[in-house]
Amino acid sequence: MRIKGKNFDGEGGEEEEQKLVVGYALTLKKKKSFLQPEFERLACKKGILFVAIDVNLPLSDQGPFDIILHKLLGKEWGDIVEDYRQTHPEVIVIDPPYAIQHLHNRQSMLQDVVDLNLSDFHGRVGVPKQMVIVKDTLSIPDEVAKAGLKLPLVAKPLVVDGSAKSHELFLACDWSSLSELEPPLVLQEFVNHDGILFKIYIVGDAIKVVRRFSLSNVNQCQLAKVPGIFPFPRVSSAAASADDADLDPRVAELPPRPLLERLSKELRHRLGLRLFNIDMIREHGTRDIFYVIDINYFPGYGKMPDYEVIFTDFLLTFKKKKYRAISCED
Ligand SMILES: Nc1ncnc2c1ncn2[C@@H]1O[C@H](COP(=O)(O)OP(=O)(O)OP(=O)(O)O)[C@@H](O)[C@H]1O
Ligand SMILES: O=P(O)(O)O[C@H]1[C@H](OP(=O)(O)O)[C@@H](OP(=O)(O)O)[C@@H](O)[C@@H](O)[C@@H]1OP(=O)(O)O
Ligand SMILES: [Mg+2]
Ligand SMILES: [Mg+2]
Repeated sequence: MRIKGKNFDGEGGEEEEQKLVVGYALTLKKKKSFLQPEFERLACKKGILFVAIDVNLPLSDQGPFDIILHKLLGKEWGDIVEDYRQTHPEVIVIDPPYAIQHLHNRQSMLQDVVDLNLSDFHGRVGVPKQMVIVKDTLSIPDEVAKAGLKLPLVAKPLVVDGSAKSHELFLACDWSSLSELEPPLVLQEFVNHDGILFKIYIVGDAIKVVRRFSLSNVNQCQLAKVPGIFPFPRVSSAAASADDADLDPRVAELPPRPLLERLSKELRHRLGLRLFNIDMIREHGTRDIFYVIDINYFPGYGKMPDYEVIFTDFLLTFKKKKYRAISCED
């Protein structure tokens, strides 16, 4: 690449220290949590240079880049990246906007898990029963009863657009309160999971799992006593780490590694994405029945243990591929 260390004159002179130039388009919040100084230092030592993309300037006038990382909102940005992908096939754009878009809807984000039908491979992975409500709040209780969903239900905004509102969730404990909810939304059966959630981070081929505290089990008796809908703030955020907690080993036990490898490999291919995480829970009273409840694009990797090394290695795989391609052409 072009932003250099030393030059190679092609005639036995000094070998150029090729830099891998990674352009990034991230919100300020994301930049701060992702591009931490230690990560940037390690990456730099390994020949990776991060360059901020100016979204107010044409993308083609910037760079040149070897890789582009991006997570910004809006169709306009998606179109710019898609257009760039078409016109700059030599640049590795991580990831395609249309594939990211698939995760912006809480119904489509789980469809590949359903299609995968992972039912007998070191355990079973499904998604909770759910339905989409687009409009007409008064008929929600009837529609939900007709669909055969059981209380309690988790109500989630249908669209995940990065706004705080798209993370405002409610636990609905009786039928009549359902009409107070604001569509479009997804109603998902609440699955008792002993208050522990597994966050499975994917970075290309690498997988890292952490435990987070989550909502406690709800029994029928509690349900009868507390009708209504209850907002719950971001229960399984990084502050809710349960990795060092003293847990019942049956609850703490991570999902089997072969199952996670199969699931993440399949999802990487089906979703066409390399950077995402999966929220998974184990059904109370079982050892190997799991549910995927959420998938997030380019999550908060800064909170993933060893993310600096994992991400650096991930980016370097593209450097190797690039050189392989060049030497094949020769
Ligand atoms: N079906 C469910 N059964 C049990 N608990 C659930 C269910 N759905 C969500 N939860 C709980 O609510 C939390 C938030 O739900 P979810 O992950 O779908 O929301 P989100 O706003 O997309 O979260 P994130 O911050 O990970 O993007 C989960 O981490 C889990 O603790
Ligand atoms: O804010 P954090 O660093 O925690 O990252 C969160 C990220 O917000 P950001 O993209 O603004 O960083 C969220 O993205 P949006 O849905 O809001 O787009 C979503 O991916 C969460 O799941 C991430 O939390 P995690 O799952 O990793 O705990
Ligand atoms: Mg989640
Ligand atoms: Mg989410």
